[in-house]
Amino acid sequence: MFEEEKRAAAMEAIKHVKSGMKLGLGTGSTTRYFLDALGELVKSGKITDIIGVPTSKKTEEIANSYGIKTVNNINNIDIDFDGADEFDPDGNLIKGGGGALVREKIVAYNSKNVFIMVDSSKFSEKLHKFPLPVEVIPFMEDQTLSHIEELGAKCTFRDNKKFISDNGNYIIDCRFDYTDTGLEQKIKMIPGVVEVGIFHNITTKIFKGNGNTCEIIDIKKL
Ligand SMILES: O=C[C@H](O)[C@H](O)[C@H](O)COP(=O)(O)O
Repeated sequence: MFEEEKRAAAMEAIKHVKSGMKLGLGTGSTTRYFLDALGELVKSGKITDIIGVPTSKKTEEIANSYGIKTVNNINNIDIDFDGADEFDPDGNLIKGGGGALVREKIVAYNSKNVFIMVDSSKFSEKLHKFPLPVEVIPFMEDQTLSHIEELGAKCTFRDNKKFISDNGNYIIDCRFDYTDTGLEQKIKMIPGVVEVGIFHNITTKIFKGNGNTCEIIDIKKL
């Protein structure tokens, strides 16, 4: 059922892509539906002159396999298309379940619009269900983890440190029983932390699958 919803969300979101646009290309299984559909549009010549900024090596590979041009340093991205692990009624997100949070956050921050595609299971009144991913430098990493735990979390290295991000770093999954507005800043203040998977106040629209249809939730005025 959730696969159908992911696909429905991606199929609705892709209607906003026009020839000549610069696109942020997210990471994950929902974005995969978007990338496959975009690839078909590009291959058939219905959409031309697209430039994509991929948020992971995996996404770059997929995009390039369809002949979509990708770059990693560009101004004025028109729309960033990405998924999320959890979203709240204000469009705040938890991301990084696939370990791509650093590049995803940079791309979202540098995009005029951020369109988030999700299935209905990702909704939460208050962000707390999905363990918060935090990317840390592989140096004094056990100490970095302890400092995050001092903020009230139970933390584990993803796959016992076997998971290495595209940036060569570890991901720590943090179970907090609270989220407050300052949590992102408090974690980011810890030396060794590269990025936190809380995406606050960055979403333009949410495309939420509902069975085989899609609900569009406007978060910010365009
Ligand atoms: O690091 C990965 C990303 O934040 C994904 O966008 C997120 O994990 C959602 O992925 P999926 O669409 O597979 O649920």
